[in-house]
Amino acid sequence: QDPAHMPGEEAVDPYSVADANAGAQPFAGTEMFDAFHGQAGIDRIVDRMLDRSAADPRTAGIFVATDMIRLRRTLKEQFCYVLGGPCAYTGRSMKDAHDDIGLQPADMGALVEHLQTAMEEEGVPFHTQNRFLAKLAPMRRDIVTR
Ligand code: HEM
Repeated sequence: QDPAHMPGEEAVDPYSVADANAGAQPFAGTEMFDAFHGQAGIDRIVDRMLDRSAADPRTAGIFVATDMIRLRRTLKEQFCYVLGGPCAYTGRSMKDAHDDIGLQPADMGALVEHLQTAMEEEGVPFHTQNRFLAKLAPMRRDIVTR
């Protein structure tokens, strides 16, 4: 099932919806979610991270054929869920989402750079940025396949 999709999203192959697909246990409490300025702050961070990644010559080609409407929605859900916000994650697992793309370590480095810039622009404190990056780090083994 593919619930909650937005107008303009392409269909994807069926999969089981579960928060566990987000790939990390959420932070307890709302301290992290609040430090990211709630859903509005997360939305700005995800949009800026993706805009920069799609414009970056190092990674632009990867996003050309991507359904960016779905990617923005599912990333916003994932970040909200992991940061302890009131969200469910309805996207695919990190393995299912990335295993056909053949991502390399440098691709991951470029995306994390843009995430750091976006968090900095949002005014997320440095130690809070790093707590979040540390939470995402173990997903690397399911994302970087080359
Ligand atoms: C910690 C790092 C990352 C996280 C948390 C993450 C998260 C996600 C999420 C939530 C989805 C959507 C799943 C769905 O559609 O159901 C996704 C898909 C995708 N990601 Fe990532 N991602 C990461 C790293 C990367 C990197 C480094 C790249 C490339 C530079 C990338 C490129 C893509 C692409 C192209 C898709 C769409 C795949 C498709 O539609 O078939 N991701 N990612």
